[in-house]
Amino acid sequence: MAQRVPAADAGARRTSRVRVAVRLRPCLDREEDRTEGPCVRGLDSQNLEITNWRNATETVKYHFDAFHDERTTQQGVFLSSVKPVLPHVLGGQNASVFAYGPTGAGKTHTMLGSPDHPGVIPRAVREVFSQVRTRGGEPEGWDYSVAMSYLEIYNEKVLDLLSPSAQDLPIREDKDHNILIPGLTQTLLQSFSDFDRHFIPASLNRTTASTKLNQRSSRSHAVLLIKVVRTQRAPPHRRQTGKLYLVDLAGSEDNRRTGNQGIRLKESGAINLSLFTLSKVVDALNGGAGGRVPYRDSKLTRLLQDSLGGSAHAVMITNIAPEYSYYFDTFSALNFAAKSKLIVNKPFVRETLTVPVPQVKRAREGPEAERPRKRPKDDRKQNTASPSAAPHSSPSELSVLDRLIALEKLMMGSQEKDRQTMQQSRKEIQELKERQKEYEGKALLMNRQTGGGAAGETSASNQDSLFRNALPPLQRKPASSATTKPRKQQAVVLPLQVSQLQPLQQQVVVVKKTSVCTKRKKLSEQHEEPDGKENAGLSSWESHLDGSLVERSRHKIITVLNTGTLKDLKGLQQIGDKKAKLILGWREIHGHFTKLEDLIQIEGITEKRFSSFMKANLLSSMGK
Ligand SMILES: Nc1ncnc2c1ncn2[C@@H]1O[C@H](COP(=O)(O)OP(=O)(O)OP(=O)(O)O)[C@@H](O)[C@H]1O
Repeated sequence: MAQRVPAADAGARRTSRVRVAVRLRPCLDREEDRTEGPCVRGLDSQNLEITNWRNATETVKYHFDAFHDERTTQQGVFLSSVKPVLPHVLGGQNASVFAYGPTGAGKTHTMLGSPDHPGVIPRAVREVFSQVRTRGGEPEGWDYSVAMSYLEIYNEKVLDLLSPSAQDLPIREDKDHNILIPGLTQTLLQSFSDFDRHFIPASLNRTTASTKLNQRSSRSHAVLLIKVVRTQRAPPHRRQTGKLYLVDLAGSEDNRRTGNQGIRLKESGAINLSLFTLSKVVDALNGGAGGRVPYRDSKLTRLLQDSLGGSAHAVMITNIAPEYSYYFDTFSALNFAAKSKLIVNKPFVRETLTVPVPQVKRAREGPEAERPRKRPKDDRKQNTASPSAAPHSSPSELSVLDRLIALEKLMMGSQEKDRQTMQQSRKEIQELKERQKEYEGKALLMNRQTGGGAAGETSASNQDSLFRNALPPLQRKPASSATTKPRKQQAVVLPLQVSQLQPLQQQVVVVKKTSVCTKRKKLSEQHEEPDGKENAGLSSWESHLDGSLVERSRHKIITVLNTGTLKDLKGLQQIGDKKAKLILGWREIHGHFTKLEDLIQIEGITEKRFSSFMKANLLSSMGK
């Protein structure tokens, strides 16, 4: 019977942290990207910094297991981040390497590469064969066999890339918590050239398409599974199975930028949803034991269950791009990578004894386990076993996807609706202006009565000297023509607050006045309070109001934003039907608004509009 044996190479340490590497790709050949300079840069082989959009005078520093700058070769990435995990696979443990990051940031380049610059996948497989040859030659050793499977997760369907068909394969878990895909083709390999022969045509089966951001954008998550089974030549003929997952994730997408519509938009909804679930899984794992980890909420996380907080040695290569147009995606990807670093896996060896071989139902190990249409009993049981384990394609999951897609469509097609409601809106705006004047008058009166003073000056950070580095400040140069604005964030990971980042060894670095994100800079300079608390949207008029009243009103507004229904949201000043829906959509993707200023991340809410929104709503809620 299959059993778990503590990993011999783990020693006293039975856990393995997810190793996180970040790879920065070179600037692509667009004129304005080149002239603007990068928004992120490496400091050394483990540290990097990115300009902070919340305060343009600062940069945020990150520390990872490895940082590969734009000059790092494919060989360099492989040797430092991937090769070290391969011996575990030959020793019967699971390992996974996955490339994460926004669309166009270089995931496929890293994993697959090109004939001239082969990536992690061909290099890893070649290395597996090389190690098998070396170890297989040892006289008292083991016999090895290597097999491959290759699949993609496209629109939440698991599709076999070695035997393409439209059949959505099920994902199962056996009683030893091995993740299995019954029906998935498994091809035995004798050599690397054997692998090449099967892999190259299968890669062409992967779903790709041209988007505005990437001519050959991966529309699916591709998972290559290399299974190494080794059997001891001498008694007791132990047999161990190690699996290596090599995963090229589809990129998180902002559809206002990709220009996706129709089928591309639907694909994008599925991609973003699965990456959002990945983010939730990471959050749940970081939250400690006890809480439910939502592995089953997407096929991707179900498949990676072994690799995240499970039994594998995992390496995540986060790909990022240097251009300002990628700024928010880069920031999100770095924050996601930083929290993934905290996950601890528990590797073990999967071992069976091959002698004696009883004629009983064998554990679902080895090639037999994944034969087509043999549905293991445990799997059937598993679907009903735990009440907390939701069936995979639950209606709620589908409705979330539908809602996401509908919201994205709404964003794309909102212009028509706008035209229809324009007259109505004009009338409302007029009424609002009058009401606002009235409230401003009230506020001035209150100010005279309370004798309120002016807002304090911006405080200087005492961290300046602590984190100053020798490099010149990260500076955005003016772009030659149409400057690329950092996109508003729509990626799946909510940026952490700077204060949250610090325990992760990330520090805010104050650099000398930079000209990056000029719009943001104006905002932060204008609104930063003496205690350093961000307070975008506050104007001098607000500082004249009673502080506790303001605080209470802000609390009321954020409560409506976080818990309000569509109707409640529309009850806020300056929030119409479209914005209310966008707010609901944002909540769906990102969770709660941690502060009112997060509203700037909503489509169409500029800093100016936010400021006017705050004015109208603060005064309105005080007037009630
Ligand atoms: N390190 C690098 N050196 C040179 N070119 C690179 C590098 N990384 C990426 N590129 C180029 O950038 C472009 C986009 O890269 P790639 O297709 O790998 O992105 P991706 O993250 O896989 O995108 P998607 O999620 O849309 O599939 C490609 O033309 C690729 O060749």
